[in-house]
Order: sequence, then C-alpha cells, then structure tokens
Amino acid sequence: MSARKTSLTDKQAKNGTSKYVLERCASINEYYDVAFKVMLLGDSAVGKTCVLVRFKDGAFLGGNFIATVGIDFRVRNDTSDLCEPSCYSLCIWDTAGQERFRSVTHAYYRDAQALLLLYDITNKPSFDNIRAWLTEIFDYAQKDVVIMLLGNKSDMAAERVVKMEEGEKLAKEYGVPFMETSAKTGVNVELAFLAIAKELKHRATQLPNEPKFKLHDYIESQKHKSGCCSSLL
Ligand SMILES: Nc1nc2c(ncn2[C@@H]2O[C@H](COP(=O)(O)OP(=O)(O)OP(=O)(O)O)[C@@H](O)[C@H]2O)c(=O)[nH]1
Repeated sequence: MSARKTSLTDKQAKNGTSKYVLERCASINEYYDVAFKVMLLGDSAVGKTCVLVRFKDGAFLGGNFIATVGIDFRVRNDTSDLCEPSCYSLCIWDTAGQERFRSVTHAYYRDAQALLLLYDITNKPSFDNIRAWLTEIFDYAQKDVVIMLLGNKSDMAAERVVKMEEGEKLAKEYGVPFMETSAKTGVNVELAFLAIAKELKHRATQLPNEPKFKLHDYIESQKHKSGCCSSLL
C-alpha cells in the first residue's frame, strides 16, 4: 500500500497541518509555471484514491480498503501536452471521505481550482449525499471553481443501484459536467482529469476576445471515443 505513504497522520490531519503537501506543491511550482490544484471529494469508499491512482499510475488498487486519513496528494505532469506555451501540472489532492475529517478538508477547498465530486453507482447513500457535498462546495470553495460529477465503479453493472440517467439529471440540475468512471477498468478516468486540465489551461491562457472553452461539449464529444485522451490538450 505504498499509495498511502504520503497520507498525513491522524494527529496532523486533526491539527489541520499539511506542511508536507504545501512544500511538495511549492517545489513543483519551481519546475512548472502553473500547478493547478484539483481536489477529489465524496463519501468514504466511493473510490477517490483508486481513481487518482488509476490516473497517476495507470493501475488499480484492488484488495483491502484502507480509508484515507486527512489529505493525500499526487502530481501528474503531461509535459508534452501541458507545456505549450507554458508548463502546467495537476496537483491532485485526495481527501478523506469520512465525516470525522470534514472540518480538515473544508480548509483546503478555498484555493482549489477544480473539484471532482464522486459517488459510487452501487451505493445509493453516496449518491444521495451529493446534494450535501455540493452545498458544502458552494459554502467553502471559490465561486468560479470547476466542478465535475463522477459516478464511479461503472464496471460493477450487476450491483448498480444508481442509474446513469439519475447522475445525468442531478448534474444538469446543478449545471456541472458528468460522466461515469471505473478506476478498475480505467473507463473515462483519463478523460475526467484531462478535460479539467484543458478547461483550467484555457482559463489561464485565454485572451479577452477568444471564445470560451466549452467543457460540457468537449466531454460529450470525447466520452464515447475508444482509446481517447492520450493527447487532449
Ligand atoms: N470494482 C471497483 N471497485 C473500486 C473502484 N474504485 C474503487 N474501488 C474499490 O472501492 C474501495 C474504496 O476505494 P478507495 O479509493 O480507497 O475509496 P475512497 O473514496 O478513497 O475512500 P476514503 O479514503 O475513505 O475517502 C476499495 O476496495 C477499492 O478497491 C472501481 O472503479 N471499481
């Protein structure tokens, strides 16, 4: 479980300290012009860590579930795609879904540029809690934060209790993009992160008269392409 090695200890999380994370992100900024801060949110066990590991390392963390403590983070730099004209990287923060860490994670919403909000398609309460998560996001995050809703574990078709249409309807109600993902098979994981990166990069480089990047349209156009997303930017 080396993936959990960078997790903060219980004590650090309770104190709200993430010196390690901040130092690492600062050191990344020495090499990259901009490191976008992206956070993963959602109930415990919806698959946040697995989605992140799938994106970062292309692997699936199967086996015993170990809950994240406090905050964890990883960086992925797609230099060839993200380095024109300046260098960009995604600094992705994995938060603990457990209620007891909620006050710690709130503190980090404020300077996040994008939030990926996950539920588990086999777990109805995790879907029902999405409204509460969105209320929290509107309370604590920046007004212009990019939000994306992800229904994870799409590989578990036999255990599905949340229909894809329900996810789509909820996302539409809040005006946020939506897709179903699977950390196990990798479906749409790359697309979710890189679409976010593309949106953030456009925002950072867009000239005043340039048309806005249409994140929804872009995702819809890429969703069903097989083998997509190796060079999205
Ligand atoms: N079949 C399947 N299992 C998954 C998927 N994603 C995660 N899991 C499993 O779900 C469990 C929870 O995954 P985690 O990624 O640790 O969940 P988390 O949301 O980070 O949980 P917290 O750290 O408590 O917030 C693990 O047993 C994973 O192996 C998926 O896409 N498909």
